[in-house]
Amino acid sequence: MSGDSVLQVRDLDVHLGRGTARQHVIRGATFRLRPGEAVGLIGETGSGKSTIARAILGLVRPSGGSVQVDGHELVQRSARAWRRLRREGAVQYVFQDPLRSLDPDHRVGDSVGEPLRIRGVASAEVRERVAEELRRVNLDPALADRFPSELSGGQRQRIAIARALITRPRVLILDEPVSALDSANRVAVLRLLEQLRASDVTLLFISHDLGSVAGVTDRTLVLHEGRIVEDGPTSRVVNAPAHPYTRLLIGSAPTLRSGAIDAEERALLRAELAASEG
Ligand SMILES: Nc1ncnc2c1ncn2[C@@H]1O[C@H](COP(=O)(O)OP(=O)(O)OP(=O)(O)O)[C@@H](O)[C@H]1O
Repeated sequence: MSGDSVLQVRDLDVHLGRGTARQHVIRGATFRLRPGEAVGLIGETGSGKSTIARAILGLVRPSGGSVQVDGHELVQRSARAWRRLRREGAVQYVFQDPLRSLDPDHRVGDSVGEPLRIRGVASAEVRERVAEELRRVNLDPALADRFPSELSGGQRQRIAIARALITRPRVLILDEPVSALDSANRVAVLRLLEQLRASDVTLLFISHDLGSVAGVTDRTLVLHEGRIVEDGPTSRVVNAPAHPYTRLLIGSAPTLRSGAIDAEERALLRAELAASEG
């Protein structure tokens, strides 16, 4: 059934920790990303968003289920096969803090071009592709000569995205890409994500904030205590949420004013949520 899916996650289970600290963190998560789709994955702190991303990248070993990229099963692979896959860059990951992707001692152009140089691409072509990617993320190619410390947080995040895009990944995962930014920089990065949504890039935008995700995604998944409780077109999830937990999230998102709820309604939703969990 992976048919037209770039990424297919099915019945994914992840346990973390050892002994009495062992936790069932992801519980039967199932979802897929179709080519060119921009999908949001939202949930509060500790719901398991980053663990799902880490499982897709082979950084944690699932205890059950399946992860397929372009129909190729990844869960059974060896650690070495995962490393090769990450080097090939089929799935790329952008951190909340762009400084984790960028070496402070390297010029921007060197950091963005590094994945191509590792693959043996000639220097002239690397320079050309770096300029192309910087333009694609709405930055002046002249920034290639600067160091990360000379740039704003939003510029750095767009550079981390350029570095991730340069390998032409099948899936781009962005983990809280705007959470550490001030509002002007956040707007610049969200504008870029809107552009990527309109392009053929397939992306998974992870956030605790439905307000950030709403404007730049086609579909939204809601994660609650390791379970996907909602999966639908973003406009439907925002305007007619089916699950009480989603209604609570929308009520707490200041940017989604039409959905704002008062304390009494919040208490009712919490009771409904507790009842739904039996
Ligand atoms: N190494 C570990 N051992 C045991 N439990 C862990 C480990 N890493 C994470 N967890 C637990 O797994 C759960 C999910 O964590 P995860 O980081 O995936 O959540 P998240 O939704 O991404 O949260 P945040 O938004 O804070 O990053 C949390 O309850 C966390 O305490």
